[in-house]
Amino acid sequence: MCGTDGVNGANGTTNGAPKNNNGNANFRSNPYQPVGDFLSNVDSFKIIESTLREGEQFANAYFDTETKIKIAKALDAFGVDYIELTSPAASEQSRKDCEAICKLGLKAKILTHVRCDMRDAMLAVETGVDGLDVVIGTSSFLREHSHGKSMAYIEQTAIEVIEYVKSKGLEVRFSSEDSFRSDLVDLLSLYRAVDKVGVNRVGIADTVGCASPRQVYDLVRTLRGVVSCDIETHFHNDTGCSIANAYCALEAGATHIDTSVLGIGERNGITPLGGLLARMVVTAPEYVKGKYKLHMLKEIEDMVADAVQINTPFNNPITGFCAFTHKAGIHAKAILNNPSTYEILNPADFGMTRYVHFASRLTGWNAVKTRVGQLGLVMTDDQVKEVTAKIKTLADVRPIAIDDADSIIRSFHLNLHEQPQENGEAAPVEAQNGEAVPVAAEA
Ligand SMILES: CC(=O)SCCNC(=O)CCNC(=O)[C@H](O)C(C)(C)COP(=O)(O)OP(=O)(O)OC[C@H]1O[C@@H](n2cnc3c(N)ncnc32)[C@H](O)[C@@H]1OP(=O)(O)O
Ligand SMILES: O=C(O)CCC(=O)C(=O)O
Ligand SMILES: [Zn+2]
Repeated sequence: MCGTDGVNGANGTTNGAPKNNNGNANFRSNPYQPVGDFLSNVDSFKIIESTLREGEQFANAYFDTETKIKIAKALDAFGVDYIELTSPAASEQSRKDCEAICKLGLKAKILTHVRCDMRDAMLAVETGVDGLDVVIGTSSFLREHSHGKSMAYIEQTAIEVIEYVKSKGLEVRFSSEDSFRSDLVDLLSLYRAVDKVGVNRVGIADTVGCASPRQVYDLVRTLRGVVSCDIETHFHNDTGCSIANAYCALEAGATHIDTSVLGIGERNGITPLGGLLARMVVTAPEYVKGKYKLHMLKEIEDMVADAVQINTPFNNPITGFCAFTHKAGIHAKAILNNPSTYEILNPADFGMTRYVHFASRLTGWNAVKTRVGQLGLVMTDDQVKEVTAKIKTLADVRPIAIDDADSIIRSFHLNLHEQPQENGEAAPVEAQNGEAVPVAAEA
């Protein structure tokens, strides 16, 4: 499969490059390497999974304690590095849930997301979390219409909060909300100040989903030259760029990406966990497959979809119902010969199944031949072509189901004046490369 041949896998970030204080290799080991490569963290990124914070801001979300615990355990087993929780300042139950999740003893570090405010920080450090994600809006929109604070006030409070959290031995990240509509000079001088006092990460947030991949690349790359700490990024999906933006951020030197399961969050949400990993497994297959239990993705998405009462979208990467279904005859033939012809992801990597559709007027005799074989019938190629024409004739009149196409095949076979060789059971057949190719389930 193509997915096993990384395109950008060999960048300069993992080959013994010098590391910063958080252990990330962001510094150039070979001065003659191309610039893009030495900055890139596409094969060494960390995920800050925010279903239990940003995801709780999704319009439909209500997570009771039991559900939060179930989701946290599943994400931990999946292999995410961090789980971000709603602020304990939000409500008494939010505070208790934070404490409960901290007591689970998960491998993932537990963070809570708080305003850049000493009272919120004090409440948060008492919950038992491993770290705080501190945030404050820096765009003029938010400074004017949300909290009303000046840049000078923000910097001073940020430093106080960071120093306080560090004095408690916890990890701390400082992030500017609405980074892409903030003044660049203001932003960089703020980040430089918090880097100086030892913040573990700075965060860039595309809070309104306005940024394009190129803008993301430029800002992260500029920031990479200003701070030595890790860089976290957070992308809303209002204009459909959340995965592309996350990818560009990693190429430009970001170290951490915020995700949520199915992308749930404020409005239409943020970078989805599954979608990001679909992108990254193509780029860095060894890293992604070695680190994450990709087979758990569907189970986790189903769990969250159920909790917030939505369906997984049909076009969801990896787990959408037709993500590995091939319909048109030209595609089907090539897929049967070699799945890499029309697949960049291998469904088997995610415990998913590939389907080849044959019950439509777009089918071709190669797909029908496969089905004939699955039904345990024997026909010559000319006979298969004949029965394919019959399937197309009916499919020109109305949508047909698998049963319709099967009936046409079976009755055609019976009429061949040959001894029927049906064995009754439909079974996957082998594509030329040895992979099983079941037929399509109905939509
Ligand atoms: C982009 C994001 O997603 S950021 C994360 C968003 N998360 C949340 O909002 C968590 C859930 N929120 C809540 O439960 C509540 O909004 C609370 C508890 C945080 C605050 O509730 P309230 O005190 O009733 O204020 P309200 O929600 O009406 O307004 C927000 C307040 O936070 C202040 N504020 C907003 N952002 C920040 C910030 N980053 N740092 C400090 N203060 C801030 C505002 O000035 C306002 O306070 P004010 O009314 O005293 O001026
Ligand atoms: O804390 C952050 O970096 C992001 C906060 C957030 O959810 C946003 O700005 O959209
Ligand atoms: Zn957000």
